[in-house]
Amino acid sequence: ELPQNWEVRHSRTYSKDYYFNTLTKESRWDPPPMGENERIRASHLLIKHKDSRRPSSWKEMLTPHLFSLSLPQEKILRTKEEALEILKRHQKRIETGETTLSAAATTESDCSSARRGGDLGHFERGQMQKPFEDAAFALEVGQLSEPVFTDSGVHLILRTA
Ligand SMILES: N=C(N)NCCC[C@H](NC(=O)[C@@H]1CCC/C1=C\[C@H](COP(=O)(O)O)NC(=O)[C@@H](N)Cc1ccccc1)C(N)=O
Repeated sequence: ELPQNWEVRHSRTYSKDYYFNTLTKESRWDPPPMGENERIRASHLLIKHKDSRRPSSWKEMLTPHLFSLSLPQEKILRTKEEALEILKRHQKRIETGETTLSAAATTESDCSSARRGGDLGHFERGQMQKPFEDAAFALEVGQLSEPVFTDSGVHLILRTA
């Protein structure tokens, strides 16, 4: 069997079969590899911490600093353990149906995808950091991950396609 959108066609010129992708219009002589779920779509909720590779976020810039007269805090100061605790609280609320990953990501995620309810769009293997990729590709569509650690911080991932 062939990956999605691929079909076998016959070339009269060379009187032999070839493979054609009806979506990308790509054609090739050898069969396309049956990658495991080559392309998926997912949303995520990212909570960063002080050791994140980029310890700042749109949220930290907008958080009203009631007690400090200084400029909005640029650097995220929470520890990795605190970030995990925050994320586990969101995980529980999503799992009990109290909220959705999209709603939680919109207000809580430290990733700029927050503005799209955490949606990352479609991606293939090789694009995301390995722990994120491995977790996302292991999910069934509609399934929520356990907390996943990458250099960016701690993520909850929902596979959407
Ligand atoms: N859709 C893609 N192909 N975008 C490139 C992904 C690059 C990839 N990113 C990651 O692996 C993690 C997991 C998901 C998000 C993410 C990290 C960061 C946040 O962490 P930070 O970089 O501050 O450490 N968000 C992003 O990258 C954003 N562009 C995701 C995004 C935002 C808006 C719309 C679509 C996608 C990597 N190889 O670093």
